[in-house]
Amino acid sequence: MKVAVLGAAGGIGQALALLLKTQLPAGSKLSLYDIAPVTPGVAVDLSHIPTDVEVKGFAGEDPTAALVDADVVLMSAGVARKPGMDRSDLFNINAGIVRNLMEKVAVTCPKALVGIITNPVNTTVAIAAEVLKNAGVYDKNRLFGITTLDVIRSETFIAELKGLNVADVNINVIGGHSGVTILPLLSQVEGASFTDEEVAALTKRIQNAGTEVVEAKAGGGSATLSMGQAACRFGLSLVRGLQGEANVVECAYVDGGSEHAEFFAQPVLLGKNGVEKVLPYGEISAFEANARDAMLDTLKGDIKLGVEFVK
Ligand SMILES: NC(=O)c1ccc[n+]([C@@H]2O[C@H](COP(=O)([O-])OP(=O)(O)OC[C@H]3O[C@@H](n4cnc5c(N)ncnc54)[C@H](O)[C@@H]3O)[C@@H](O)[C@H]2O)c1
Ligand SMILES: O=C(O)C[C@H](O)C(=O)O
Repeated sequence: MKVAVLGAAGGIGQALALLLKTQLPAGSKLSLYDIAPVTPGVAVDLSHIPTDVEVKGFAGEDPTAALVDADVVLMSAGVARKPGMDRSDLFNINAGIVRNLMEKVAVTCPKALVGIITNPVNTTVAIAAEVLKNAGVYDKNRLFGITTLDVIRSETFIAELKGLNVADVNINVIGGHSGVTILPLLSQVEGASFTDEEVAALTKRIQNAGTEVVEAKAGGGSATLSMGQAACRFGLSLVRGLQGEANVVECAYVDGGSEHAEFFAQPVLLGKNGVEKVLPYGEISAFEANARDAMLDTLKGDIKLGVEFVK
């Protein structure tokens, strides 16, 4: 199993690479790429950790060498927010980065499962899909926007609020990955009940959690360590699915035939070909149905921006 991380010298990339080096199955290969010249050094550093995962690092303008034979590609290349910015403010720089990297993916490892971390995810995933379509290699089951950070934040905040063991908390987060498009389905959480006030406040906190980190870092970037953990969880789930493990389910932003939008985050069953099955997100409350319907114009606008960028 070979996993490539694009943007591997960055805040997320280095945390993710460390977690993958220590958690990928024995015999895996980890391939690190970034335009930053330090990247081969990051790989040498990681290679001293005694696990049976081979690490190689590549720097420069061309990611091809890192992508050869990749089964999974996790992309965090691009710029991050500073206080006062919205994720959509990253579009001008990150759209081109994602397009250029996806062009290389399309040629070098078109069968790889690709997880996009680079913001604005609602739009960059649509860009990635268009690039793959133009190259004639698009398979909607192999492309994912990684929204796992919204899931792990929800798990953490719910456990804190309700005094639960966080390991017992499970939740679906649907929609997309910015502001009102992030919708945690609190009504479905087993073992916890919430007042209307708690639902409103917790939903808002989860939607604004990225900004909470951006402001706390005061100009030093956005979430990197929690995102490294989230991307590792998702990347390992992709690997477990590829290896034939049963019942591997994660929420992700996919082209899954949703009635709501061309791309929509919801639970998916992962398998040897990526998305094995898009799962229904189940019954939701009136509050959640309103929030879902209210997000759709924003979400569809974000997707359109990505499609038009490539066309
Ligand atoms: N999906 C999510 O939930 C989520 C969470 C946190 C951050 N993000 C996003 O992830 C991205 C990365 O965040 P970060 O904190 O790691 O930023 P960072 O600045 O620390 O790292 C980004 C890395 O990308 C590299 N890079 C830039 N252009 C590149 C290119 N063309 N090819 C290869 N590498 C390139 C940079 O050299 C840098 O090392 C941002 O867009 C951020 O908004 C997404
Ligand atoms: O908020 C950001 O800009 C980064 C990321 O999308 C997050 O949710 O933390």
